[in-house]
Amino acid sequence: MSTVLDTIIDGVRLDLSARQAVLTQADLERLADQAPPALDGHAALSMPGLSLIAEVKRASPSKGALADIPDPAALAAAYQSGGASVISVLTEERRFGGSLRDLDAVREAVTVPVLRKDFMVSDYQIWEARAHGADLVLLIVAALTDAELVHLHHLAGQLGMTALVEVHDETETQRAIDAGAVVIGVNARNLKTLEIHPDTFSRLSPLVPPGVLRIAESGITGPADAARYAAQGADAVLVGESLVRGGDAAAGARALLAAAHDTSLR
Ligand SMILES: O=C(O)c1ccccc1NCC(=O)[C@H](O)[C@H](O)COP(=O)(O)O
Repeated sequence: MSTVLDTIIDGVRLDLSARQAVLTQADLERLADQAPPALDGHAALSMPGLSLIAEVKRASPSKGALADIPDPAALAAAYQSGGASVISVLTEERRFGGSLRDLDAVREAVTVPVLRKDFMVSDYQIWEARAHGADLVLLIVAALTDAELVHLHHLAGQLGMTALVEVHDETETQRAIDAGAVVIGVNARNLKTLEIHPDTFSRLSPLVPPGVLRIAESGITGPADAARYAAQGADAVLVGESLVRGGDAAAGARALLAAAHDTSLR
């Protein structure tokens, strides 16, 4: 039986073929060569205390439409002014309503590193991310074979980008480590049921070797969740829905980061 992830990736592959018919990988390689060098995403997430990856997210398979976001650049700038260390931009079109245009707009608007958040299954997408100015890319272990994971991780590194390697369980965590991941995102959203399991981070985090950054992803509804993940040793939290629905994005980002220092919230 096909999973939500399979369905998303089927759509991603169709969209990818359409783009490949317009622009070849050689074209992208030339554009990537002309792009300013990637910013250091790993360093941005290595600062003392909890860091924030704030996401530009219009819609999702689990919740449908979340927010209009007519001006992704303004949203990203607000995130940065609220203290976000990295801006995540969902570029998947069919289920998340994102695009490479959003990535371009955000890249222009902020000085912090930008993560291209998509379902990466090919070299083409990694080159495309760099050509559009991304500094980090997401690699979802569940979507890749071991060989693909190692290869795409290596390619991202060759292009100066940091890979955020996303895991959901113990086996995927070991696969991420074996592939050489230096930034591991523990996603609390079960990709089969789309339910959030907030204990996933505390279960998998001890398996991540010292020196590898640990990011808590998904289902962070507000400051108390950020404080809990900070107490559990997360280096950063990745937050979409609660920020895009919250109204004042800068204040929302600031509140999440302030919570990490407030021990009464844990
Ligand atoms: O968000 C979803 O419903 C989803 C479904 C299937 C695959 C991926 C999905 N989300 C991507 C993400 O990883 C989240 O956008 C990110 O972690 C932020 O999550 P949230 O703060 O819960 O919006």
